[in-house]
Formats: sequence, C-alpha cells, structure tokens
Amino acid sequence: MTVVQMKNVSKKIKNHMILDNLNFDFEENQIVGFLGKNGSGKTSLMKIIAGEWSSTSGQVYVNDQKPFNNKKVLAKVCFIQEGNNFPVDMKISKLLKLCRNFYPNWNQEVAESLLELFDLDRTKKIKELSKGMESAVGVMVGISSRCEITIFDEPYIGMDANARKKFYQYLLNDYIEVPRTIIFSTHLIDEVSSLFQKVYVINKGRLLLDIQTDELKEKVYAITGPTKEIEEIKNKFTILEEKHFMGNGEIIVFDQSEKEHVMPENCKRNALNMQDIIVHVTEKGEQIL
Ligand SMILES: Nc1ncnc2c1ncn2[C@@H]1O[C@H](COP(=O)(O)OP(=O)(O)OP(=O)(O)O)[C@@H](O)[C@H]1O
Repeated sequence: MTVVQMKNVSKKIKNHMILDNLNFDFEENQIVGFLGKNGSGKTSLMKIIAGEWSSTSGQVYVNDQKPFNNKKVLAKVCFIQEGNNFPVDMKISKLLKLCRNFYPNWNQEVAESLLELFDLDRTKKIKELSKGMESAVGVMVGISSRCEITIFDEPYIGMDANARKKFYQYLLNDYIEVPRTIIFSTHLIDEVSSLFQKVYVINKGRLLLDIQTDELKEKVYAITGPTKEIEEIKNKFTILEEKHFMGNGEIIVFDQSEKEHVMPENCKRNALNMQDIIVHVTEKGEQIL
C-alpha cells in the first residue's frame, strides 16, 4: 500500500519557496532517508507529512488521508525532531503514561528495555536531562510508539557514538520484528545509510533524486587512472568532480547508462561511501539531471 503521496506539493513562507513542486510516493514498511544540505527543505517536508504544516499548493496523502490537522493521521504518525519534543517540566514517568494512552501500538516492554539501554531515570524531568539523554528519550518514544509511520529528524543531537550505535541497532531489530514505515533525516549519512532501502535527495526545495539505495551506489562512483585514458571515457558520464595530478586523475561520475561501461585497461572503478555520494550529488544539484 502507498503510505505517502505527494502531488505537485509546494510550500511558500513569506514569498520564499521552501518546497517546490514535489512529486513522489512510496510504499509502506520501508526505511527511507531524506537527505540534503542544510536548509534544503527536509524538516519542512517532514512537518507536512506529519500534519504539522499544510502545503501552500498540491495534494498530500498519508495513508490515503490529508494529514494536516487530521487526528486520525496524528495518532498513526510519531514525529521525533532534534529537540523540544516534550514539555520540559514533565517527568519521564508521566511521559510514558501519556504515550501509552496516545499511541495505539505503544509497546511498554520496548519502552522499558530502551530506558534500561540508555540508562534513563524515569523520575527525572526532561529539563533535568543532558542533551544526549533528552535525545535518548525521543528515540525511546519513537521506537516504542510502533506507529505506522515514524519520522526521525536528526534525533540524536548530543548522543555519543555508542548511544547512536545502540539506537540504530535497536531500531533495525525492532523494525525487523514489526515492519513499519520509518522516515529518517540525517547528516550522519554513513552511520545510518545501511538501513535505508530508498533515499530522497532534496535540493533547494526540490526533489533531486528518488532512488533505491543500492541503485544510487551503482550509479555514483570514482574512476582513477592515467589522465589520457580518463579523457577518452569521461564524455560517457555526468562528471561530478575531476582531479588530475602528474599524469594521473580521478573522476567522480554519475553513470546514467543502462549498461555497464568497459573500463580502459589502466583505469579502475572505486565505490564511494554514501556520505560522499550525497555530497557530490548535492554539490552539482540540478546539473546532474
Ligand atoms: N518557520 C519558518 N519560517 C520561515 N522560513 C522557514 C521556517 N522554517 C524553515 N524555513 C526556511 O525553509 C527552508 C528549509 O528549511 P528546513 O528546516 O526545512 O531545512 P532542512 O533541510 O531541514 O535543514 P537542516 O538540514 O539544516 O535541518 C530554509 O530556507 C529555512 O530558512
């Protein structure tokens, strides 16, 4: 079933086009990444999906319903942002009680095990927590809600590398146990990208790419070799970056062809990590299209 549908969606605030004519949809029960530079529009898009913001034009459907101010959609979507998710004077114990009543699929066992995993003291108020602990509370709520759609918008601010690793691992295991739709926006791309089935690359409010993660890795790669041989093949690709030094060179390419290219004898194809892929693709922006 299609879980999110965007048709010609734009968002304008004070004459500034924040989202510009977005068109995409995706099937339920996938983990997808929303990626892009600062200010590209990821949070705005997530706010629209979560029903916090309306679009200025176009149609948005979440589970076939318009999400804005729609209570039916609200209980099915858990939106965890990078901070200020909960009232600062609320104790964790009170928050747990509220979540249990609000989210229909709330799993208390999962919540308890996450409290233990992150060493969270339920008698503490949100304002008494460190930044990383507050983020861990957000992560605990997001996972335990087991909402049909869970949105994590850079939810790990202040969490150390160990805590982040525990989070990704727990999320993946829980997703395997109870598949659901998870939308994840992050700048720590390499830490999380192995979870993504699909990525949506947003650039200046527009959808630059909407692609399976494996396919993106196949299309964007580096070629190294003698400059002379690189010159012979480079017109077959969209070049994202080019460097040469003392007769040798490296090009980063976006390979849009259907068939695999035969590399010249002395040239080598090298895979890139997802972080580098996204940096190169967003640096070129719409020139890659
Ligand atoms: N409430 C608002 N009022 C006016 N402009 C806004 C508002 N919220 C966001 N914007 C603008 O919308 C654009 C997109 O912002 P958004 O927060 O969606 O980007 P982002 O991709 O999530 O960025 P980041 O990676 O830095 O979190 C930016 O130009 C931002 O200044």
